[in-house]
This record gives sequence, C-alpha cells and structure tokens, in this order.
Amino acid sequence: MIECVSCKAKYDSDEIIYTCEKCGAVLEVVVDVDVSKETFDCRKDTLWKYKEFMPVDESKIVSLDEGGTPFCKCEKLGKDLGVELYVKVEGSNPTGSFKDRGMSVGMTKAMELGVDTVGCASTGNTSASLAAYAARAGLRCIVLLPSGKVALGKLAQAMFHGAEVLSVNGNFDEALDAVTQLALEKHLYLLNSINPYRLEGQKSIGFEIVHELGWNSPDRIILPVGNAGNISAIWKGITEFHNAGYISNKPMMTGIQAEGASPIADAFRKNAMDIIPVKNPETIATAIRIGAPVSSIKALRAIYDSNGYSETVTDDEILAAQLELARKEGIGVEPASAASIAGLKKLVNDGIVDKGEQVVCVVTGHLLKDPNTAIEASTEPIEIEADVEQLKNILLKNK
Ligand SMILES: Cc1ncc(COP(=O)(O)O)c(C=O)c1O
Ligand SMILES: N[C@@H](CCOP(=O)(O)O)C(=O)O
Repeated sequence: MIECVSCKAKYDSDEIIYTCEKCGAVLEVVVDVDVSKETFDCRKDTLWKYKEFMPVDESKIVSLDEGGTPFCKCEKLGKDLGVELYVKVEGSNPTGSFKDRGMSVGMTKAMELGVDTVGCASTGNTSASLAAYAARAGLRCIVLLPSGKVALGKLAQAMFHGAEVLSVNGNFDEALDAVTQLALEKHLYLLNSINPYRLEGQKSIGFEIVHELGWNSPDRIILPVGNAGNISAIWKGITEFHNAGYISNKPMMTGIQAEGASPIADAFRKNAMDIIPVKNPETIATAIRIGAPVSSIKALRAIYDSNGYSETVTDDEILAAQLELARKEGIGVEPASAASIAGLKKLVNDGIVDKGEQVVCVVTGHLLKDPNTAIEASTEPIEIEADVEQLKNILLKNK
C-alpha cells in the first residue's frame, strides 16, 4: 500500500502515482514485516539481504549487487574531532553512488508495472544510475540534465550506458518539473526520489549501519541533503527496524546543505516545516545544487522527530573536508559527499556534536564522479626525464 505522508490517503501499490491526488503531498510505501533479525544472517551482502522489507515482486529483481558498502572506522579524523567516527562509503556502489540502491528497487517496480520507458531529471548521479539499471532491464531511458552543471564522470556514465541525454537550459528544479509533467502524461515512468519505491531501496543504508554496529543505532547519522530523499529514506529504514524490535535506540538525523542551496537548513533554523525554495541555487557541490527539494516534508520530519539538526557549510569548507578525508583516511569522495564531514567539523566546533559521540557520516558518491574538481585541488605532476639522478634529486628535495 502507498500512503500520503500528510493526509494519509491510501493508494494501491499497482497505481502509478507520485504525489497525493487529494492534497498534493509526497507519498510513502507502507511495509509490514514480521521476521526475526536472524533471517538476514548468511545472506549475500547486497541490499536484497533485507528483501522482506523491499515491497516489490522478487521474481522481477533488477540488480547489480548494490549495497553492502564499506563501513570504515576513521581513527585519525575521529581522534582529531573527539568523536568515534565511521564513514559509510556509498561510492562503492556499482555506478559509484547511493542512487543504485534506490534504482534497483525502483527499476524492479518498473518491471513489475510493465513500463517500457523510464526517466529522470538529474544533477548527475541519478542519471548515471538510471542509465545503467535501464540498460540492465532493457528499457528506454530519458534523462534531463541542467546544461553545463553536471560533473564529467556522471555525464560519461549516462551517455555510455545508452540513455537519451537531454541538456536543459535551466537548473535541476526546472528540469524536474518538466520531466514530472512528462511522467504525469504517462510518457515515461519517473525514477527520481519523488517515486516512493526509490526510497525503499535507499532505506537499506540505515539497515546496514545498525546491522554493522551489532544491532545498535549510532548517536548520530550525518549526510548531505539535496532533493532530500536520502535522509528521509534512511530515517524510514531505521524506524522500520526499530518498529520490528531489532534496535532499541535511534540516531539524531543530521542534514548538511551547501550555503548557496539550503532551503532545509534555513527552515530548520526557523523551526519551520515549510521551506522557502531557493530560486538560483549555487554551489561547487553540483550534486546538491537544488533549491526546491521534493522530499522536504519527510526530511524535516526526520530531523525534528529524531532530535537531529541541520546546518550549512561553505564551498571552501566542503573542499577542505574532501581533501582531508582523502589525505587522512584514504577515502575519495565527490564534493557533495564531503559536506557530511564538513558539517561534522562545524557542529563539533559549535558544540552541537558532543565529545565522544558515535557518529556515522554517509559519503554519498565517489571521487571520480567529478575528476575536474579533484585535479584543480591537486598539485600538478612534475615533468622529468626517465633519469635516476634526476629522480633522486627530486626525492631528496621533497623529503
Ligand atoms: C553525491 C550526492 N550526495 C548527496 C545527494 C543528496 O541526496 P538527496 O537528494 O537524497 O538529498 C545527491 C543527490 O541528490 C548526490 O548525488
Ligand atoms: N543529486 C541528485 C538529484 C536528484 O535526486 P533524486 O534522488 O530525486 O533522483 C542526482 O544525482 O541527480
């Protein structure tokens, strides 16, 4: 069953519907599961390990073995900040971002519904993931990208996996409005996170975190927020495991936005439930360059209900955190992902995060998604001849 998050109107799971016909709010899939947590033992480490919680037809699964991503303890960074820090490395998914979790379940639903064309608007990662999963499923794929604002790696993925790529003169929010209209006119099945089945896949990040911690919740989960689906999904997953009795506590959900694209952090500051959309969002972290997040209600609920927090970080803070994570811990992430680390640093400094807290930062996409930003932040290679004496000189000079 699908339910409106606001007026609680109910819809059949066979209906292709994205928002409530009665009040216009976003929808969520209601799952009712009664299995013991031991059920998941000895299963392959993909999100389908938790298949009882995935409300789709098991015989139609479209998968690239997404999920089961690394959960790295960051001793050095954690010590510097005075917290017990873990990083959930979502860049290790098949196309290099957490979107694959959502796409696997969303594409399975598409197969169940028998659609022939799927589509999305994207700042890059959704399109890369959708293109790969559509190829796997054998469906036509249309993606709308804001012209000139998509990182190179993501664009290459969408094109190479065979999506029909449309470059829109406008920003992500405008592209999403346009593709949503196409979906409402039934030209394609929309697989942005406004589709509640996308979030069913992404909730598995929450499942894996508490499972990794021995069926315990961390004190806090911090993640970057753009269209606001992921924070909502992780909270849904945590809540479902809590309701199932697998865990007894829940984390403070903490959403970080870029300063130039921060409607949710702005609403949080005012203790409000409604956002004021940002007309011209701007940030170097193109993945979260979003002014009107479709899941803002779900995200703000997650933050308020969990006694969580929301904060902004500057582009400079994002780039510094990206470099620090790469150099101190060997974890390469794209700029948007580093917003979680930048946010943690700011919240420690401001005394919002307590010393000794157990914190999980979700880093959402791989470094190679945005090679240009990485190269610009690095020192150029030194040109030399293949000469041992010259090499030795350089080694000694740089020691
Ligand atoms: C790498 C990356 N991080 C974070 C986000 C933000 O996630 P959400 O839109 O679910 O808030 C996105 C896309 O939106 C992304 O591509
Ligand atoms: N960063 C996203 C923006 C779209 O988000 P979605 O989760 O609603 O698909 C992207 O990668 O395109």
